Amino acid sequence: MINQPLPEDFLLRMQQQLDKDEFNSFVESFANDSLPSVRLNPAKKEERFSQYEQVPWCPHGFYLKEKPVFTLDPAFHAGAYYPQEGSSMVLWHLLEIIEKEENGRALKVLDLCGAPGGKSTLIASFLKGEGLVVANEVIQSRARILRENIIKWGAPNAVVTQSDPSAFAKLPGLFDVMVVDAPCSGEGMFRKGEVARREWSVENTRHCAVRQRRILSDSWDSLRENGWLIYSTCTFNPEENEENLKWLMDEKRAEIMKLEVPDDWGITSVEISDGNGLAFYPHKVRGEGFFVALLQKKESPRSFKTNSAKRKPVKLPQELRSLIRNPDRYTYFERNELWSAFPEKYMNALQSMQKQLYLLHAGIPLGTVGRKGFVPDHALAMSWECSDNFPELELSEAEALRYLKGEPPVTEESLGRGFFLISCNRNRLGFVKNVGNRFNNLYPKEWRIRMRINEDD
Ligand SMILES: C[S@@+](CC[C@H](N)C(=O)[O-])C[C@H]1O[C@@H](n2cnc3c(N)ncnc32)[C@H](O)[C@@H]1O
Repeated sequence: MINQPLPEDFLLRMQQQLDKDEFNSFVESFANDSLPSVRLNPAKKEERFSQYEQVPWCPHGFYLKEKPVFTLDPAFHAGAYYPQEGSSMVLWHLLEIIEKEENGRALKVLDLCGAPGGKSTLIASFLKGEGLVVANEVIQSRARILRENIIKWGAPNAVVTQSDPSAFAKLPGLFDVMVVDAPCSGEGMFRKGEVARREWSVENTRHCAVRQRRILSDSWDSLRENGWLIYSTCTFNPEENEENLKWLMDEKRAEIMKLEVPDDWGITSVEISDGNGLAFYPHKVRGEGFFVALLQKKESPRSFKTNSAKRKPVKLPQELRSLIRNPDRYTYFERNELWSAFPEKYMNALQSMQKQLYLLHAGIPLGTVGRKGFVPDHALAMSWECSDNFPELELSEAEALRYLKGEPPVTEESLGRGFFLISCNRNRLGFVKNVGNRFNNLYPKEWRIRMRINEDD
C-alpha cells in the first residue's frame, strides 16, 4: 500500500501528454499493484513458471499470479530465472531486429548502465554463449550486485566492468550494439514504491535529461559505424526520451529506426523524426512504464587498433583440462593464482578492455592452483560450460537452503574425498569439499542467505 500521492506537477504534465480518456485510465492504473514477472534462464532447468502467461515480446518471460519469496527459492540462487519487470523484456524483440539486420553475425554488446543486471542477463541469454556481453555499472556497490547476478546467470562470454561511460570512448568502435538503459526520473516506477514518487520533481527530470545526454555523448565513440544504440528509460516525459534522441541525432550522425509491433501488445508508438520510440503505459500493457528506441550510428569512430600484441602461450595445469565442456573454444590465463577461460575469439577485445576499464569479472573463472592444490571457483559451478566431471550431490529444497545459509551438508561415509557440486532440482548451487569426516561449504560468504528460514514452511 503506497501512501505517497502522485506528484501534482507530474499529473499536470501527463494531462497535457495524454488525451482526456487516456489520462483518466492512466491515473486509475496507479491504484493497481505492479505485476510480478520472471525471465527464465534457458541454459538452466526451471519449469515451474512456464505454465504461466508468456510476456508477448519475450519467449522466456512469464507473468506470475503472485510474488513468491525469491530468497527462499534455491532456483533463484542458481540463476535459473531473474525477476524482471515485463516491459523491459522488450529488449529481446529489439535484439531480434538487430540480429536480422546483421544476418545473424555474432555481436559484441555493451550494456552501459547495467546494474542490477536485468538487461545484461537478457542479452546473455539472447547471445546463447556466442558473441560478447560487457555489463558495466559505474557505482561500486551496484557493480558488485551486477557481478553476482552475471556470475549466477552463468554465461561464459560475459565481462563485468565498473567504469565511467567516458572510459568506453577509449575503445573506439569496439561494440556492435550499445544498450543505454539510462538513470532517469523513474515515473514508470510510481506503482512500485514511494521513493520514486517522493524524489520526483520537474527540476530532477531536467537534471536527468542532462545526465543522459552526457552518458550518450561520452560513450558514443565505443560504437562502431552502422552499430546499434538501444536507448531506454523507465519514464514518460519527452525531455528524457524523444527530445534527448532528437538532440543525439542533431549532434551525431545517427538514424532512428521505425519499429512496428503488433497492435495487441498495447504499446504506444511515439513519432521521432523518421522513426519512432515505443512507450509502455501501465493502463495499456501488463508491465510498468517504459520507453525504448533503436538507432543506428552512421559515422565512423576514431580508428580502433586491435591489440595484436603476441600473447605468450600459457601452459594449462593438467587438473584444469577437463573442467569445461568445450575447452577448445577458450583461451586460458592466470592472474593471482586464479585461472580463467575466455572465448578465444574475443581475447584481443578483452586485452583492450583490461587497459581502459576496471574489470570485475571475465569469462569463466575456473579456480586457483596454489600450494594446497586446485580449488574450483564458485563461478565455475554456475557456468553453462561447467563439465559433468565433478561428482554431484542433489539436495532437497530444505537442505539446499541450509547450504545457501553457509551450513555444510551431512556427509556419508561412502563418499570419497574431494570437491562435490551441490545441486537442487538439477540446478547447480556451488561446491563443497569432502575432507573425510565433514564437508566444507564453499558457497561465497557474501552471497549467503541471511533471512531466517522457518523449517516448518
Ligand atoms: C535504470 S538503471 C539500470 C537497470 C539495468 N539496466 C537493469 O536492467 O537491471 C540505471 C543505472 O545507471 C547507473 N548510473 C547512475 N549514474 C550513472 C552515470 N552517470 N553513468 C552511467 N550510469 C549511471 C545507476 O547506478 C543504475 O544502476
